[in-house]
Amino acid sequence: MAGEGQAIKAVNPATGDTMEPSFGGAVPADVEKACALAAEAFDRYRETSLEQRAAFLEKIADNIEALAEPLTERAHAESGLPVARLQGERGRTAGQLRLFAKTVRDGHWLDARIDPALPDREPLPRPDLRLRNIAVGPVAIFGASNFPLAFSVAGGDTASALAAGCPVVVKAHPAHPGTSELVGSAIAKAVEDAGLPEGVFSMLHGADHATGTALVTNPHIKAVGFTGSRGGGLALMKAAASRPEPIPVFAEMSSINPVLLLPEALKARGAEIGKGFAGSLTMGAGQFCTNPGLVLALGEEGLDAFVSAAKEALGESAPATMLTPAIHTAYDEGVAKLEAHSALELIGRGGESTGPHQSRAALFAVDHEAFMNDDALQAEVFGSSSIIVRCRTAEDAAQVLERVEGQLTITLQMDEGDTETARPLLPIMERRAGRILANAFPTGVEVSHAMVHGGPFPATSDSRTTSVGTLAIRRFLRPVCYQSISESLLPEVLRDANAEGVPRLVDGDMKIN
Ligand SMILES: NC(=O)c1ccc[n+]([C@@H]2O[C@H](COP(=O)([O-])OP(=O)(O)OC[C@H]3O[C@@H](n4cnc5c(N)ncnc54)[C@H](O)[C@@H]3O)[C@@H](O)[C@H]2O)c1
Ligand SMILES: O=CCCC(=O)C(=O)O
Repeated sequence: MAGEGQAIKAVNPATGDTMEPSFGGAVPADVEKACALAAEAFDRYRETSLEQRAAFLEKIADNIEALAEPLTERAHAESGLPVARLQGERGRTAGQLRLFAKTVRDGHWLDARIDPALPDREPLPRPDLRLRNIAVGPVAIFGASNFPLAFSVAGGDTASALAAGCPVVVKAHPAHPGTSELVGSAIAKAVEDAGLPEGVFSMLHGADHATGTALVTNPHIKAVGFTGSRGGGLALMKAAASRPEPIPVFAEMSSINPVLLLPEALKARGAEIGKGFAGSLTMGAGQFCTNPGLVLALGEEGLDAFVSAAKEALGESAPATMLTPAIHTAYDEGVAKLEAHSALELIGRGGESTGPHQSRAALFAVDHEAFMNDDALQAEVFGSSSIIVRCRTAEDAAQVLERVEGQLTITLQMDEGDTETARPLLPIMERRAGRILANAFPTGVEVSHAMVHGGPFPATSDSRTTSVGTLAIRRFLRPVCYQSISESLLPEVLRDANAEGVPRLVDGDMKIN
């Protein structure tokens, strides 16, 4: 249906041109209808068999892949991201849907447990106790601007919520309405083909914040998934907490992803690391939540080689179109503040902009003391901007790690001889980040079982979770205990027969049957 609210048109950031067609924004009645349909669909959808739900997720993946190049071409026009990147992202989006299909079929996520009755136990008999996870209810999801496929309408939040058995109502990102419409139609077709209630999936357009706020505060909504700005995430958290029935907001917001250059690695490989760092910093115009916005250099030997290599690589880097005019403006303003900071030394810039909304990479350096004296220097500048902090000792680096806020990632560039330098830093890194890397760069999140794309606030709103990887399903589940419930009333997965062969913890022993 066409929304009757404020019309939205995409802007091609590479040209500044407004794109056709316009998309009707949602009005409050549309939000209520989508949420009511989701609530109506909930009990039926959450009780789909493991096979039915897995097949549904796979059908979504097939439908998205069938959109082929028209999808990546529209996403390219709306985001300015290269077509090759978007082709890879389309594959990643389909792949994570299929990974969740496998996860659903495996059944481990149900965490099925049985403590058989002990009627003769003294002094008190134990009743029959059984537990399974069930879906929390309809979930509101906010598509992210910087991954118009893998973190948007059919992104990891949608995939994990649908895998958990939750209907979803997606608030499309206003930066890529056409891309959202194409993917939303692919999901809606999969719902129809699977014979599921239409309320399993809805999508709403909304240019302003009213639609998102109405969605989060709708009583049918029981959880929220969000990737975007710290301000946006905090606002939605506040709205969700102020409801008569508060609900969780799983927001991925802000991270500067420190990279530590340990002494032996810096000495042996400074230039090589500097070049690799510059590549990570400028990837996707720096618009990755895992962008390395802070470098902690331990010691001086090899630092000049790192800085020279990074400066040279940045100087050769082409200007890159940013996702939206607002994101580009925020980046330029952030870099201008750093350039004006008296304690910062400008090391190098990327190639000159040649078109609208193009950003130039920027690399700065600062002494440890000056960094410690001004928390403004750890504010995220979303884009290809980073600060090298000169640390004389590992203790200086430890002080910085203790000072920075929660992070998605912290990376060690280290050689064998750096092991004892790294050891005392690990506990701090564990407390500060969701993912710790060695001798790699943080951009390039693997969609897998052992991935954590999360971390302490403000990286995310709940450090116990992840938005990428199969663990993400847990955000949208809650446990229910069945005590002394008769076999015929129990859910299939907890009946003695265990028809779907779900792994179960029986009296403390894992039984795979
Ligand atoms: N952490 C990340 O991965 C990540 C990704 C993209 C953007 N960002 C940050 O966000 C900034 C803006 O980019 P963006 O437009 O993608 O993010 P955004 O937070 O402005 O918007 C994301 C979505 O949330 C909605 N929204 C935002 N604030 C809201 C509010 N107060 N109430 C209701 N709905 C609200 C928007 O309409 C949009 O649909 C970037 O400059 C960057 O700093 C971070
Ligand atoms: O931008 C947020 C996610 C980053 C990511 O998925 C990647 O680095 O691959």
